Amino acid sequence: MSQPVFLIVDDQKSIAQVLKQKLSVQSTLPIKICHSLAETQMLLATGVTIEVALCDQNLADAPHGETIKYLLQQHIPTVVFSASFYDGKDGGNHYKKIADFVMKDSPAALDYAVNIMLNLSQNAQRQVWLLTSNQSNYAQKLINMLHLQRYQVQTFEKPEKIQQQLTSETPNIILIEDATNLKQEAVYQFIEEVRQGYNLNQLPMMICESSENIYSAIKMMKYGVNDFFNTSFTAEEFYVRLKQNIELSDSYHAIEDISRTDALTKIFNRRYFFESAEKKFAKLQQAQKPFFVLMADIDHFKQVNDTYGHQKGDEAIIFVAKQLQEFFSEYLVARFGGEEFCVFGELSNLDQIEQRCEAFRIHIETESDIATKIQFTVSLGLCSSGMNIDQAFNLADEALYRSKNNGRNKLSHC
Ligand SMILES: Nc1nc2c(ncn2[C@@H]2O[C@H](COP(=O)(O)OP(=O)(O)OP(=O)(O)O)[C@@H](O)[C@H]2O)c(=O)[nH]1
Repeated sequence: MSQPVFLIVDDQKSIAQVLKQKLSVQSTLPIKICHSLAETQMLLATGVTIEVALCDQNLADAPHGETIKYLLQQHIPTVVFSASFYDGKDGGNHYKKIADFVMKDSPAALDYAVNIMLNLSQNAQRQVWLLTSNQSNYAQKLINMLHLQRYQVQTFEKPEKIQQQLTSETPNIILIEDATNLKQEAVYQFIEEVRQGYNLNQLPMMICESSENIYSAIKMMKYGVNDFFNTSFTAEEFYVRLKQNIELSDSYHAIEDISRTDALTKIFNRRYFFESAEKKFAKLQQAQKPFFVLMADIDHFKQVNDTYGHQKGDEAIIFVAKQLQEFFSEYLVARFGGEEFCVFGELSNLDQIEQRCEAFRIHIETESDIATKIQFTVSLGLCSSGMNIDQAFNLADEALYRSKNNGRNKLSHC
């Protein structure tokens, strides 16, 4: 299938060009421009898939929003870009199907329009979980509105069902539609339980309350709901709040990713390793399951840097990180800094892990030359005992230094 494209329909050529330029800075998808209804029809006749269209309301050959109507008939997510409020006076109910509306009233509107297009494009990958105990008309209206903005929607009748699904996946936001029809205590308990696993930024929640029940909404917010919306909200008001809550959470996740990732190799860093390994270690101990810690260190790395330069040294580090991730893909792999790495995980079979460590050591010895044009080796230290993660890590480190002292390019056990 060919790549979808963004479509900009505007008879003001300069505006269309500025929009295209701004959009191209932030997206790799192709962008098509049309200046009339006829051009739009010709483009669509080629069979191209439109990701999102931004369409001026009035064009020379379509003075009453006919282009918008045409795009909507083709089921294309369409944002209306107009100097006057789009009221759908051209007859028909199709205006209810527009994904969003942007007022063409200032230079800032161009940035906002681009932001809306990108957001609609991303929404196709965003999950909204809706807790609704009855299939009310409002719940259905909400689902339709979410679909118009391309969100993936899953509905749940009971809080327990959401809890259950949270063990395997996390949505971008949870909407609680009719708390009044659910037992209040159950809703409070649900919010509290969600907040034990996720903070306000990690998983936002919004609650729907009628204007008369505003105090209930505020109480829910005290319990850990981020925001509320009510049945009297316009679609635009609801979309803006939803978008802001999701974007805030996205930014938080992006910062969280940066803070746990090693900049050179893009694998986890030391800080995240200990944070995560401690939790995993506690779970394994509780279940009385064995574990292992593997330390890996490139041999004579100073010499590698001195002989081939720092950049080649970096390539060697990246190569080892990638290979470790491949050989130990089901475990926690991190760079500790410099040329030192660590792996942690559940030990299902000691022989198998030893064999894998050996295979990894031999792979670096034989493949490093081919991949990086310099030949180097690694020393390894393996440990499967210790009262806590720090002790296990120290024991693995001691084993690693035995490998170093015994001639390097070896695996030692604690
Ligand atoms: N290229 C590169 N070098 C780094 C980086 N971080 C640390 N180093 C270098 O890694 C080298 C580590 O050297 P040493 O700790 O003496 O160890 P070694 O030369 O590998 O010797 P053994 O571990 O005993 O085999 C130092 O020269 C550091 O400057 C990095 O991110 N990139």
